[in-house]
Amino acid sequence: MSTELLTDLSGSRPRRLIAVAVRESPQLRQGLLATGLLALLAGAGRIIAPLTVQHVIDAGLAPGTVGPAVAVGVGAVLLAGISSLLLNRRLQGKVEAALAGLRRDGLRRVHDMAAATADRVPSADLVSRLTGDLDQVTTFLQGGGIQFLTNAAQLLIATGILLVYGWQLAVPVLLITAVLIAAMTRTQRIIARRFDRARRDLSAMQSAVAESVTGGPLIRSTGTQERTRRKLDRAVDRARDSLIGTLVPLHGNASLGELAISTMTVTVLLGGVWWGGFTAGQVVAMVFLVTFFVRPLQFVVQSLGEAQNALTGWRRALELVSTPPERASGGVALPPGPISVDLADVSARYPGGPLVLHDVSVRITAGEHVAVVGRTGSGKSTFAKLLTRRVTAASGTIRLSGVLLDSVGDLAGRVVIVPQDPFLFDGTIKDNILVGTPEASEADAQRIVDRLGLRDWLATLPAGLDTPVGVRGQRLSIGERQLVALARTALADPDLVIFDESTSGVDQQTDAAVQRALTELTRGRTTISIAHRIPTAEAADRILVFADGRLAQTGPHDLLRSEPGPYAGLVAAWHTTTPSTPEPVGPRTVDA
Ligand SMILES: Nc1ncnc2c1ncn2[C@@H]1O[C@H](COP(=O)(O)OP(=O)(O)OP(=O)(O)O)[C@@H](O)[C@H]1O
Repeated sequence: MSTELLTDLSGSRPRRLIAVAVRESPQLRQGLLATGLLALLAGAGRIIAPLTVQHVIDAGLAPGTVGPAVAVGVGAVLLAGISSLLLNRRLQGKVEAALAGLRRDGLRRVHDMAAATADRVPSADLVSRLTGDLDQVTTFLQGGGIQFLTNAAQLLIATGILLVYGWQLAVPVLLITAVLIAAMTRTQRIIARRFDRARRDLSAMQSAVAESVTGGPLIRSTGTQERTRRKLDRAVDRARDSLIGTLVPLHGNASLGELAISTMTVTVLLGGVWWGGFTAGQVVAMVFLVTFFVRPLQFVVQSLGEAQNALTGWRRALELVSTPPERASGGVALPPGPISVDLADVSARYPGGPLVLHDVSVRITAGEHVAVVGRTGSGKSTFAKLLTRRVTAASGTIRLSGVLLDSVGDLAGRVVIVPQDPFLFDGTIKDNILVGTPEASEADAQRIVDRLGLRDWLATLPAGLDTPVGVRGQRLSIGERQLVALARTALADPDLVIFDESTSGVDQQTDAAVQRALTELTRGRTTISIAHRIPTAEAADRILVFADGRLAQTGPHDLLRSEPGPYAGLVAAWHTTTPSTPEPVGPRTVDA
């Protein structure tokens, strides 16, 4: 699925992951020395206490030793507390800053993503990489994970002191630790794989939920609630099973840890007595030290699950952020003015599928208005997607204004597609017209509306340009959303417009407004209309007729309608389905 399209770090060694994390979030590297020092102080401060206890016991609790020992102990505990506080604040700040940076960069990467990739990665997967997955890191940190470093430092210091104090007791403790770490590393790999699958299944479940919520009206109208529910149930069950699947190795690891820790404590106690040569103070100090050694180990064991979950979340965000952008910055700039389009023997396919376009050769001159027609599935949209790089040619060459499409830099602002059902942001009509041209003013929006002949349509709305469009433009009809998109496009003033005519029912008045606006929009720029109605095709300078993925005919309407070929058939079908009105009505389309 998406992992083939985004950078895949799932099998990476921790060192590579750390390198990628530090590269994408350079703030993690800043002040490492100070962080390490604070961690050592926090770890050392706690360990001084048992040494003072040993000193006092071995001095026979002499009055002169208790006071200073207590003072040293209290000072050490205070030092540990303050260092730990500073360290936690520092780490939390840095990690949260890194996460915020990842969210920002990730969103930018989504916007820069190759159009073909963006079409294939489920949007819910991208959303979860930037929200839920990264939230796992915060949840882990807030749940105590931030103390990981303090614990690691404490483990290190405790090991050193144990060795100096009594190597005879330290050696079995370290041996048990080595066995524990070896066993844990093995189960850890299993845990990592299972968490990875769990997060993927969770993201697939989110996609399924999002699809059934947005497709709610269709599901209700077709009465397919039961089937949709079954599909959703399967996604929910899979996510649940994956999550449960992580619990078995996690519990196994936790039990292993507990067993090892108890064995260590008993070994030190019995070993201290059996070995001899240790003072009472030393045995007490050793038991304390083992506790200080064991506690961080316990912490690591207990937080392994959350740590792995957080790491997987972090890794998934890093995969998105480290996916290379569409093309290296730069690239050839298209010459100014209307764009000519040249296709020479172009064939195309979707990933893993058969060829859907075969040897298409056509030249569209700068400023020409061309309509693309054909039955459903004949390849019209694929032809348009080739020009916007949402599909790459399997063979042949495509040139825009003489420049190979592959070497053209940014197409933004020069090549614009007006889709069948344009996306509108939740705001007013004016906001949506201005969205692609931040420097434009309300007067500019008004001027464009007038130029496209939309004044009468705006007058029918409650607040004209200030009419709210609702979430995704739901308060407007599809035809009206296309009118807003046409105005937005006209204001952005691109040099090649690809207009995908709506196949949905558009009332006569709105349809007439769309046709008028389109005619205005074509002036001075190259336009390619994917036409689903004969009158739209008729209005173009030239028509490209696609049949079974091949360019079957080209020419103006009057010529094509009278020559044998698929176009005459499309015209006849159109007149049969629209007997009384020359203007299109309802949902009938030439390719339906
Ligand atoms: N994303 C995709 N993945 C795989 N195959 C696809 C994809 N999109 C389209 N196709 C296939 O490519 C062929 C051409 O489809 P295309 O969408 O270009 O036709 P069209 O003429 O635009 O049809 P319509 O008028 O219904 O939109 C069809 O066989 C279609 O099934």
